[in-house]
Amino acid sequence: MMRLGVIADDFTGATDIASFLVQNGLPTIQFNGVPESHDELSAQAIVISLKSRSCPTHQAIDQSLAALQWLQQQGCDRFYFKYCSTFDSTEQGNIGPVTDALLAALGETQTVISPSLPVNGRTVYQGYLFVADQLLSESGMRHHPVTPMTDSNLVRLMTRQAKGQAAVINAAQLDQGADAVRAQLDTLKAQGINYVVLDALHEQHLLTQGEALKQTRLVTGGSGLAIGIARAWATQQQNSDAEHAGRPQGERAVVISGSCSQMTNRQVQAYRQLAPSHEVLVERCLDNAESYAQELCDWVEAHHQPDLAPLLFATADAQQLQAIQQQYGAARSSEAVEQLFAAVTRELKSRGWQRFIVAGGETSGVVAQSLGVTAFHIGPMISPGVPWVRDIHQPLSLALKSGNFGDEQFFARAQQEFSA
Ligand SMILES: Nc1ncnc2c1ncn2[C@@H]1O[C@H](COP(=O)(O)OP(=O)(O)OP(=O)(O)O)[C@@H](O)[C@H]1O
Ligand SMILES: O=C(O)[C@@H](O)C(=O)CO
Repeated sequence: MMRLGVIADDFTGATDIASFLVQNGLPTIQFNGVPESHDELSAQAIVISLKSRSCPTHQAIDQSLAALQWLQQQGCDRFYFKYCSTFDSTEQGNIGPVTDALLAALGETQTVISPSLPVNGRTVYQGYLFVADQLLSESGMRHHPVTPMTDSNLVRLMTRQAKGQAAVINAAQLDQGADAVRAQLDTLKAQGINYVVLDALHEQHLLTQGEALKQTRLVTGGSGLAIGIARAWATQQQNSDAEHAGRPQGERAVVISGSCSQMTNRQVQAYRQLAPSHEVLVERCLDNAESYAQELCDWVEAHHQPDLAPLLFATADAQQLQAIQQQYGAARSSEAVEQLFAAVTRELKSRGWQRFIVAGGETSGVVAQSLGVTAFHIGPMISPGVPWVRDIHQPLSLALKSGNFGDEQFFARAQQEFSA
């Protein structure tokens, strides 16, 4: 049996790809960081989440190579480097240098670059990356505080960051099917092309990619290519209930929102119409986080209900956030909110809470850490890229949502459509 090892450069990005793998037939386990032990694992795909998207490049390379080595020790023989569907990186990397290091470690010279995720509006055409109807470089990503994306051309981006040569297999070539794509990959390899940017405008293109790359040692991309890879593998392996091990369990649920994205603001607003909610105040977090956390846990306990769990939210709109940041400082206020949520979730766990629905990538990372969640089974998908996950060692279930993911009714649907 082939086993896929995925190296993801951030936490919710890892859950995103794991979810697509499961939904398309591959039982999957996810680890936070490179585990220290070697467990006997039955999953067909193993995902490791790193924090290597914007750290210094040499650290990203070291972490990725350590993950590769561990995955090889678990019997993985095919590998997937997962980065953001908006190719979040700087002129220096880290996508290019990590790709080069993984290729070298595997003794390979060629891989593909496939960030497309059409279901979430990311497509690639003639090697240019689009976010909905805008070029990447004209989308909000051009203002990203850490990895501003001011070029949309993936050939140029890769050529600047990595050592080798890049070329495109375009949509028209993908329309010709998997055999044609494989032949084109071989031709480009003979010409010394190391990174082949793959167009994808819709899911059929991703299925064609997956079929063409079934035997490729290393692929790289967003989570969309995982749909193709999993389908190509799952038809061979006949995995019919891959998400079973990750189905949510546990009696008491709470919703924690630490994201200030536009989508999370809408989700919080919608959910507040339905369920008890309590705003988290930054000045109280800064004042005495521990006693404030106890107070908030008491409130959650008093508002426990089985169908629509109480919501704690620090979510603020852009104007409110700006005012808070001016008053207390951006780093200080966000750190205070994160520490508060860490204390709240730790305490709720000790009081018997077992289901946590969390909004925000950083917030999710902090909550997973405070709950001591290091490895989980991936369960059913709530929205594209957001699954329920279940801790391997403790009776805890989590839904961890990237800021911009999910629809307006996400919080309610996470509970009502997936009762424990
Ligand atoms: N009211 C607030 N005032 C100041 N900082 C806040 C407030 N609410 C949340 N934060 C901080 O904002 C940050 C939000 O980051 P997080 O990654 O959780 O969400 P996101 O950026 O929307 O998600 P993603 O990374 O998945 O796109 C966290 O550090 C959080 O603590
Ligand atoms: O690929 C994506 O868009 C997400 O999984 C992600 O990485 C967001 O940070």
